[in-house]
Amino acid sequence: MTEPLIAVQHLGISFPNHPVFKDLNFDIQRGDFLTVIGENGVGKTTLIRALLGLVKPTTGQIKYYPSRKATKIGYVPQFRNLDQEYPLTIEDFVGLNVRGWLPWLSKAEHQQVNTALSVTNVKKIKQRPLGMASGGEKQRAYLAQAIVEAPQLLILDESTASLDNEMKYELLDLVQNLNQTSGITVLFITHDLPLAQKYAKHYLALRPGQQQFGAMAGMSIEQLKEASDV
Ligand SMILES: Nc1ncnc2c1ncn2[C@@H]1O[C@H](COP(=O)(O)OP(=O)(O)OP(=O)(O)O)[C@@H](O)[C@H]1O
Repeated sequence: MTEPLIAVQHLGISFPNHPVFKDLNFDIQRGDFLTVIGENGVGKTTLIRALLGLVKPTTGQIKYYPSRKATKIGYVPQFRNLDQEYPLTIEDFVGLNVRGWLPWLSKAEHQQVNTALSVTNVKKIKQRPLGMASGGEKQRAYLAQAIVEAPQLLILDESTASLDNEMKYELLDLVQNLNQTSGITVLFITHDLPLAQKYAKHYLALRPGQQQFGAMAGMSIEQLKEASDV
């Protein structure tokens, strides 16, 4: 068995008077496309926050290989419609995530931004103010910002919710392409079972006090529904 990117071992998280997880166990393998499904309030966001180190496990642990520091994580939030007045261009917005120590970007950093703009298909409109872009373009700009530093793990946090069908598939086609060509590991949180079934290699179905983890191949929508209660 090869070493995973992340191993979640006997994870328990409790808020005062509210246990969210008890003994949650799964591995995220390098290059995997894992979907996390489950009803509202079951703990999907809490799990992401724990993976990002923003919530401390009450019990158990999250292990990163080789280390948390070496595991860069990119994050694409749920689609939010920005104000039309939002002034940054798409290129500037993507550049915000490049952590150079100069106040301006070096040539290599510009190249990094250009690559991210290219692979997410927003290079042609990089001078457009982000506030004026369409919903799908905005979400692709968020994706570009999330991958500009070449993370090992890309988290999509209900990023397709409130996009129309065509834009959902367009975004996930891009993510699948990144997963297949650059080997980036994907964690996709969603309520959209057909989308999860089409793109994910593994699934983690969360239900209160229960978990089911497995390969997506051969799973029907009905089986996913049953496992996740969505
Ligand atoms: N900081 C906190 N303090 C107390 N309770 C919290 C806190 N954060 C989350 N919870 C509770 O923990 C449970 C899990 O919340 P979480 O946001 O992780 O669910 P979710 O599966 O992401 O839901 P949704 O699909 O609605 O976004 C909920 O009952 C929520 O109210």
